[in-house]
Amino acid sequence: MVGITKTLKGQQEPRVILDGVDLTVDPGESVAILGRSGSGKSTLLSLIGLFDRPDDGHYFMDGRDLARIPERKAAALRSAQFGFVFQRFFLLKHLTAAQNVAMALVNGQGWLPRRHRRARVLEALDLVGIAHLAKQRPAKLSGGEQQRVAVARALVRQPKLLLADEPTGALDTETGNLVIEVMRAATDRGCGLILVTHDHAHAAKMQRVLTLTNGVLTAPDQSPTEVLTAPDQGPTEVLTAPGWGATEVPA
Ligand SMILES: Nc1ncnc2c1ncn2[C@@H]1O[C@H](COP(=O)(O)OP(=O)(O)OP(=O)(O)O)[C@@H](O)[C@H]1O
Repeated sequence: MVGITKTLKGQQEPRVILDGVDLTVDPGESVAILGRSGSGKSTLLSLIGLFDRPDDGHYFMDGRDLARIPERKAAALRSAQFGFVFQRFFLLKHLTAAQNVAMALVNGQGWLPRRHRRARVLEALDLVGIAHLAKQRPAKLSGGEQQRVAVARALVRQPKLLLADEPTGALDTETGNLVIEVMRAATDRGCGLILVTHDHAHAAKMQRVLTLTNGVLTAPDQSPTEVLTAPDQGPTEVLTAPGWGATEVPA
């Protein structure tokens, strides 16, 4: 995405939250986003996950600019291309771990065939190391295990990009480390990862660490004005999004 801006209009004066964000995430790349509380990290993640649209700028994926797509198309892309993990686990308490993960496999046409569904669910649970807990309900699971179910649910559709907003906020350090590790491991299979966190140790486990300050993303050794030319990249190369090559971006 390039030149993304967003002004939030609440009850008070409109506030510019994002003021020209440029971000590229390659397939399999992990990126941490740090920033003080209220700096706009969740707002940015909601734009990346197509929960909201920017006021200005471009957001390219698979040859399309998604910056202004209508909600119907956004909803379809959201479930097909993105996996979401939040601070709260949002598990359905009357369903088992496997059933919670399977919920993500409901699509516009209904359920996947049962055989395929089972295989995909078990694979996702196995990926996060809790296949043996498939039949447990959330009340029987620890916080870390519940969050791993949530990560499995996010991964089961094999998303292009995993978006995690403070996924360890409700966990102790050791459990949080485990959750970060299972998400990072997912990038080995080509899934991009954007981790919003306040935890610098978790951020350091990502390939790239960026900070959202005054509405723009900067790398640690960059001043905000330098962000258009990220290290090793020419200005045009920051126009890519997951699955994109810079050459695919319209001039
Ligand atoms: N719907 C909204 N309407 C108006 N203002 C909003 C809205 N959503 C968020 N804000 C404000 O926008 C700013 C950015 O919020 P955001 O949640 O993106 O920050 P954040 O960096 O994720 O914060 P935190 O680290 O505390 O989660 C905050 O000042 C917040 O109060």
